[in-house]
Amino acid sequence: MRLTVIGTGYLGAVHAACMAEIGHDVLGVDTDASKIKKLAAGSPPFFEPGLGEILDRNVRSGRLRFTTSLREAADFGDVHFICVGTPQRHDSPAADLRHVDAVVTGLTPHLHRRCLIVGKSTVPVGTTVRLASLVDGLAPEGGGAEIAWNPGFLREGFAVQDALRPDRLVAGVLSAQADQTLRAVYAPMLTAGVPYLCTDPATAELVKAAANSFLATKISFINAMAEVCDAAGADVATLADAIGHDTRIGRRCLSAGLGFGGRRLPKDIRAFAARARELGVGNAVEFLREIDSINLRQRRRTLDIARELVGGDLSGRRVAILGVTFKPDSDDVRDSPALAVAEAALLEGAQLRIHDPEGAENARAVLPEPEYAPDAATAVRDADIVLHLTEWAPYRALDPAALAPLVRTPRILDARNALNAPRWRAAGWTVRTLGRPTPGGAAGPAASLLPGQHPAAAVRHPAGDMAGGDAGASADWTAPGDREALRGVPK
Ligand SMILES: NC(=O)C1=CN([C@@H]2O[C@H](COP(=O)(O)OP(=O)(O)OC[C@H]3O[C@@H](n4cnc5c(N)ncnc54)[C@H](O)[C@@H]3O)[C@@H](O)[C@H]2O)C=CC1
Ligand SMILES: O=C(O)[C@H]1O[C@H](OP(=O)(O)OP(=O)(O)OC[C@H]2O[C@@H](n3ccc(=O)[nH]c3=O)[C@H](O)[C@@H]2O)[C@H](O)[C@@H](O)[C@@H]1O
Repeated sequence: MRLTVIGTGYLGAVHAACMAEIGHDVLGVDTDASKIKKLAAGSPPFFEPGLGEILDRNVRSGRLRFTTSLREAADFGDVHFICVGTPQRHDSPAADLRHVDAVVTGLTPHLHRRCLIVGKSTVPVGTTVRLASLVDGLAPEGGGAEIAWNPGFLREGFAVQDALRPDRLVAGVLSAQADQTLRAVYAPMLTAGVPYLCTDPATAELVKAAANSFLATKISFINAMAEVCDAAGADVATLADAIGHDTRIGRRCLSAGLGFGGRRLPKDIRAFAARARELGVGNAVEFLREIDSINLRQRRRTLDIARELVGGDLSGRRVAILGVTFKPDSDDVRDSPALAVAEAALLEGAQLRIHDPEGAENARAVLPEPEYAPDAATAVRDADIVLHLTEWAPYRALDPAALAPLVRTPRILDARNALNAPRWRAAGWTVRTLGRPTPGGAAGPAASLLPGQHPAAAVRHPAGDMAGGDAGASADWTAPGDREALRGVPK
């Protein structure tokens, strides 16, 4: 089949390459000419394991091409996938749909034969039906398109495997013909047994919002348990293992720590809540505010513990940071909790040296002030404290005995609860975590508190916006820009 993929960012580049991989002729389209140039040369514009090979293979076979022209896309494709970004609006927590709308208004007048437009971006419920009437108004005589929604469920770091072997495919269609077309697009996956759920567009749009809300809820739930564990001297990792053995609960997305970031879960739960309010059912998902609030609180807890570990003041302290991406196996630093903590420490006067296996370049573009080290050993040299903020596998392989002589004081805060703490302690390090007891009682009850601080104070934000303040019931969910989002950790 002849497919176009419009918007070749993380989702679109992977989708385009994987559609070519399963045998379609694919044309990728983006307004960013430099991205298109890289992709056309078979090279991914971002780090994603496995993407380089399938991109290169399919570009060389001629099945995958790229352009910046929507007119060319209209001439080429029978099915057009929309994969452009739907970020949080700057003036509200709702989704900004201007890129989706720009694609539809730019493409439709060129559609001289009837085709199918399939949205994959994450959008508020009701978008498909709204766009269908936009298309009807812009379609040329005898041409135009039907619209369907088929949300993407990729995870960064596993995007290729998620695209080629998804847990499920969800098709929100307005006609049986659109259903048939989508079944043909995904035929090899259906043959391989991937569940395919055909439904109406509203349900398909809501599936995506519900899935990300559930994942965010699970992560914030375990982080709330971590706070309780800290206060009670209990161990959140064992707690997660124990409840995770219950197959109704499951262990995945129960890793307590610095919380969720990236450009999806945070903006998706805010956009979902905003849409629910528009629909008059805001109360039904009011709990998502608390999910967001718990999540942002982990950034502050991390900074509080770091400050406490160096004696109450980060100013002038040498802080080594291991990991700044929002998760391992990604170079994405957009709304990264790790980068938020880094910037907050910088604002408190800490001297930062940062290492990340893949994200340093992107981090430097947002936060140029710190030093960026070529390896972990250089990053920790002379450090007063090491903050382990993103759980890359190479950090778990570090030899704590070899690192101990390099630092000024062997102290590490493992904000992802991913290191082998007993091994680090045996090598002379003071190790702190989020939600796990410290032998000898240094942590124990209320471990994350500053000296003399009442427990309630540690879980309360000062008044402020979404990025840095109280996201409780009365606060408005504002939309932080990149730089503002980094200031998500109030002192
Ligand atoms: N990144 C991921 O793994 C997943 C993302 N999603 C959703 O997919 C959507 C896209 O996300 P990402 O790929 O992460 O965003 P992104 O920001 O990496 O990529 C979006 C791309 O769209 C391009 N674009 C913007 N306006 C355009 C236009 N008018 N015409 C052509 N191209 C245009 C941009 O230049 C950019 O390359 C979002 O709604 C996101 O929530 C859904 C599942 C997984
Ligand atoms: O809508 C999207 O675009 C995607 O959003 C997430 O994918 P992604 O953001 O790539 O990453 P996740 O693996 O879900 O991690 C999100 C954040 O949660 C954090 N996390 C994850 C799991 C966990 O146990 N604890 C935890 O803090 C990660 O560090 C990361 O910051 C979803 O997992 C995908 O299914 C979805 O398609």
